[in-house]
Amino acid sequence: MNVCGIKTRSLQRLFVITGHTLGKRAMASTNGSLPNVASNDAQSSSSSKQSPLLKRSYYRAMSGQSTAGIIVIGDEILKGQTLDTNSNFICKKFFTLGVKVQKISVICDEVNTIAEEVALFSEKYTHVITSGGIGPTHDDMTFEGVAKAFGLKTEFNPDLVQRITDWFNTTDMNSPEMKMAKIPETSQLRFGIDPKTNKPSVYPLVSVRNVYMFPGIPNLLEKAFLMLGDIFQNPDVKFHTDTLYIERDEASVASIISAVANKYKDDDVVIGSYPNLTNSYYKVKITIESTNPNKVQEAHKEMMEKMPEGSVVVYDLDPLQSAVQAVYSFMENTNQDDHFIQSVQAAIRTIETALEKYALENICIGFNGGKDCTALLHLFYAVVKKKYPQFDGKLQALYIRSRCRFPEVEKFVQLSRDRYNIEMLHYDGRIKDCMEMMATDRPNIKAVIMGTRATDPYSAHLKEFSMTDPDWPQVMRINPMLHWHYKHVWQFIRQLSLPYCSLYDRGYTSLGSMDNTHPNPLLQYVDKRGILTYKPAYMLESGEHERDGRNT
Ligand SMILES: Cc1cc2nc3c(=O)[nH]c(=O)nc-3n(C[C@H](O)[C@H](O)[C@H](O)COP(=O)(O)OP(=O)(O)OC[C@H]3O[C@@H](n4cnc5c(N)ncnc54)[C@H](O)[C@@H]3O)c2cc1C
Ligand SMILES: NC(=O)C1=CN([C@@H]2O[C@H](COP(=O)(O)OP(=O)(O)OC[C@H]3O[C@@H](n4cnc5c(N)ncnc54)[C@H](O)[C@@H]3O)[C@@H](O)[C@H]2O)C=CC1
Ligand SMILES: [Co+2]
Ligand SMILES: [K+]
Ligand SMILES: [Mg+2]
Repeated sequence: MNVCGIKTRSLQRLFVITGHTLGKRAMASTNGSLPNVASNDAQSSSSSKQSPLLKRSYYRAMSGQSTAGIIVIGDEILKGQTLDTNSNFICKKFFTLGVKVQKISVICDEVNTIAEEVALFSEKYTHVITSGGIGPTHDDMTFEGVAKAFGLKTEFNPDLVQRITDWFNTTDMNSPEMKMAKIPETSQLRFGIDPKTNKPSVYPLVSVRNVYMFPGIPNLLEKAFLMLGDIFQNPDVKFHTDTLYIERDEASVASIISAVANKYKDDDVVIGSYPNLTNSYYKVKITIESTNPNKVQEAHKEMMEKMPEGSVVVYDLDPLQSAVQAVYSFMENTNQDDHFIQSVQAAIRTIETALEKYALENICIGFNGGKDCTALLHLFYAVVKKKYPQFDGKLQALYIRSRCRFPEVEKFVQLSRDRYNIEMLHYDGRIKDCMEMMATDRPNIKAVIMGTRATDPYSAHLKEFSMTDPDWPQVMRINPMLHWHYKHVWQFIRQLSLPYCSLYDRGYTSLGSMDNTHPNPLLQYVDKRGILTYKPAYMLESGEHERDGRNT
């Protein structure tokens, strides 16, 4: 077999398929490139030593597939000082563009290392993305490294020089800024359309051959990719994915997953299995992916049928996205006898009334990470989104931190704040004292929406709208969940796949201070290893015993 011939032909095909217009120069011999680095030259002696593994990616590329490799450049990432988020961003984008990312490499700020990796990646993948190292400092050497990979020189690009002159107000060719204009010869400058100005971007993306050099600053990289990402679009391929969530240990369903994966592997269906030890809803996520949507459907159906009864759970990965639709679907249910439906409808109406009486800036939600206000926050969010679809400001929440709080609660409050885009008003101390402080520095807050239920201590007399007691700072307490039962709260949370504080999965059914709150003894059991364990809070049969784990 003529290895050399195959390589040459497939390489040419590769560049034709992916629309690369390689000039004579780019295809010409790459004198001066690193030793042991394969070049694009058909006559190059290295091609006869080509590993058979390398050939496979050319074949894939030939069959309409477009591949990519990402090189993340930066010492700070290898030292753990910066978490690489850029490769994740690009992987997600490439997936939607029909491009298969085959490798991510993280390397240091070193010219030869960059050159070697770029040369290798450029051979193997349709597109190569580099991230970082294109700034003005001594440790930014991506342009140099990429040039070296191809045996090219770096040179001042007149267009870039002009732009940097204008931007940084300098004509000094030795200035740090000007370094950013010294790029590999034969580079292309690509200008996207800036969505903000509707004009071509001021700063271009530099590319040479199939290598695209992105900045490391995540904002800049993302902006450049959003403007220019379309150049990578593979029109021949669209990936279709289906996801199944399984409520069983991975090992117990592994043989089923493998059987289906095996059956469909020749149909270009790729199946992945991803266990999760902390999710409240599922233990294994199974992804089924193919370029053929019918095959995805077929494999999905087969997987469903083979799984043990009741093991496949309905799980919404992004309940905020569907919040309005999911919450308002309760309003369409006309079952008068279903106490749960009635309770949810009443809560929605109370919040709607609250939004008629109070402007958003006069209202906040009392949020302490508990289950009641977790359900309530979602309801509040959905009703606000429904009433003000254009609103993209922050909802206000009041969080009064108890003396001795669970770190799990603290973490959940923070996650909720970010998830729901909340402005969190924090206070430390006794509730009444904190309310007084709030009255002073937030006089705009006239009403607090609360997750209080009539069965909570001293709450039987409350109405949907009750002013605070006379000896308290005066605000309107709004209680949309007054007539919810314990089990309704869980039914709502679980039905909508809402994230909740992890303590509830460990047997806590009501959360107070860390020094006086314990898991609920009614949920206790001894597991098969003989260890005392607790069932999750939503398994508690009767709400009467909700506070059995609390000393106060
Ligand atoms: C805004 C507000 C006004 C109050 N007004 C009065 C009053 O007029 N008279 C009176 O006797 N008592 C009042 N209280 C105290 C209240 O009655 C309860 O004692 C207190 O909420 C603790 O209730 P719980 O242990 O049942 O906790 P939960 O069941 O967790 O509390 C019920 C709801 O209150 C809100 N909430 C509770 N604790 C906090 C917190 N630390 N930070 C933010 N929100 C929280 C949440 O929305 C929660 O869902 C008020 C409390 C709050 C937060
Ligand atoms: N305006 C523009 O569009 C451009 C501006 N520049 C200039 O260049 C300089 C930055 O060049 P860079 O190549 O970005 O320098 P760089 O490689 O030094 O990275 C800059 C920052 O981004 C972070 N970063 C790098 N890689 C990351 C990753 N994979 N994930 C998450 N964070 C990461 C780094 O920790 C560092 O703080 C700046 O001075 C900027 O103004 C450069 C190119 C384009
Ligand atoms: Co409560
Ligand atoms: K730098
Ligand atoms: Mg760097």
